[in-house]
Amino acid sequence: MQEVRREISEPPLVTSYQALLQNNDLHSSSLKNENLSVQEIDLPLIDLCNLQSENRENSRLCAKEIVGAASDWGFFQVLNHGISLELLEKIKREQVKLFRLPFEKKVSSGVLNDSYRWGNPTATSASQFSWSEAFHVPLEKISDEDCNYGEFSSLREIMKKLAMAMSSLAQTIADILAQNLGYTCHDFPQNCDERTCFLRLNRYPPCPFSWPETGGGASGLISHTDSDYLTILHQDQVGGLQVMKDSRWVSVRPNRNALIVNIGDLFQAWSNDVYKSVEHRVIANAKRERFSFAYFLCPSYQSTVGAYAQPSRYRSFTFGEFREQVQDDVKRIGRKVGLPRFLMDHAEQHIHKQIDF
Ligand SMILES: O=C(O)CCC(=O)C(=O)O
Ligand SMILES: [Fe+2]
Repeated sequence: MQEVRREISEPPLVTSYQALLQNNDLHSSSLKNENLSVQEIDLPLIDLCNLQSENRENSRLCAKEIVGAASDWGFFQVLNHGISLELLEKIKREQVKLFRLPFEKKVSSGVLNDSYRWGNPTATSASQFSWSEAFHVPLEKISDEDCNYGEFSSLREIMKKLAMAMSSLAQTIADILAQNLGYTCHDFPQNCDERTCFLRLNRYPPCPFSWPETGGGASGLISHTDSDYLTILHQDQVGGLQVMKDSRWVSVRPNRNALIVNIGDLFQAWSNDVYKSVEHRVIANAKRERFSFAYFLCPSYQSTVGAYAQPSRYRSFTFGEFREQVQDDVKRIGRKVGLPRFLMDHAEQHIHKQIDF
């Protein structure tokens, strides 16, 4: 009788996580009880239909809400965002099918431009491990003939539509935030196009190392800020996204009709800290798998991220330099430092230290 070989779609998260647990830190931050008292909240909810309103006052108030939420929270939700519920449901269905592919195929068949990632290859401790898998696709690859969709040809059309709608939404919001700071050109942010922006499809498998009764366990995605201008995110109804607000974690209640917008590091630097790029993370769920997808508004690696006005709090840097510094920090100290590395004061202190020495 022929042997039936069950093809497994799950990445080997269990073995990797167990190996890291043996290494060290049962008491590290991701495993402590800090989730116990996390409150569930609704992010500020902004109805974008007012932007098109013939009443100028309505659209001014809507812009004001966006500016307020980007400054206070760095995170908000938008309604009437221009992406139909039908399209959101379609992408979810395709996403589920895609992640059901055998793991070997996801890793090595070149599917979706070889964009599959899982866990965290550079993690040296359990607290640095993300219990998730993702496809991370630059926009220009979506329609590229060479991008292999395997049996998922319908996904290409859906991703194209999604990318177009997300790009236009991101541009509208970036425009409003830039104009609020007195920036009158419509060329912000510069050097962002389909070669530099990308879509990420995320899946968070159920996690046996999640203990909701004590609040401890693995992270679906470890705490981070986004290294971009801004991100537009869609999460399903499972929940698990947490955001840092006033030095506390709060849990974001899912809203089926809304998309989440968050400010990234580059917008914080450009705005001289007016808009906030805040820490966020995803808590792993013991029983239910979770799906999300996100659009990242990024410039080319060569482009300079200056501030909109002087004096700037940050020294000017290229996006490539920023990325390199992040990767270097993750390798050397196990975590992203991000913007503080580029503070003017930081650079000056560094120079003084060298002179003192
Ligand atoms: O899945 C989520 O809710 C968050 C995803 C996220 O933060 C990211 O991809 O940067
Ligand atoms: Fe993020």
